[in-house]
Amino acid sequence: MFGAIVSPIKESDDKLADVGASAAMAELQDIRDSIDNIDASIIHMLAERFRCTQKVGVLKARHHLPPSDPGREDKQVTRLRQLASAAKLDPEFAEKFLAFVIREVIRHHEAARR
Ligand SMILES: C=C(O[C@@H]1C=C(C(=O)O)C=C[C@H]1O)C(=O)O
Repeated sequence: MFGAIVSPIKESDDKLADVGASAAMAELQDIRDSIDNIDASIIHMLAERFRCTQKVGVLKARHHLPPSDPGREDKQVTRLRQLASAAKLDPEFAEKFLAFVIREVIRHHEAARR
């Protein structure tokens, strides 16, 4: 008895939900496209950074300089923590990320020395 009354309303509700869901999927795809672009930039920036640190490694090996420079690292940590805070990025995360990258650089420098 009520079916004829209820069902058209439910049908239009379902259509609205479909439109909402497909708009959400389009927005999700759009955001993911940006994430993919940002990830590609990070990879290119890191590759460029490692190209620079490789040159530093060669210079250090040639001139018998130590692979790591804690004084320089302290300055980088201070600077990156400030930049992170200003950019509303967790400074702890920024410091951990820098430490992770530098650890790999020092490993390369040690290998270049041998
Ligand atoms: C690249 C250098 O060597 C090491 C690696 C660093 C880095 O990846 O930024 C910083 C200091 C050093 O411990 C350097 O001395 O500049």
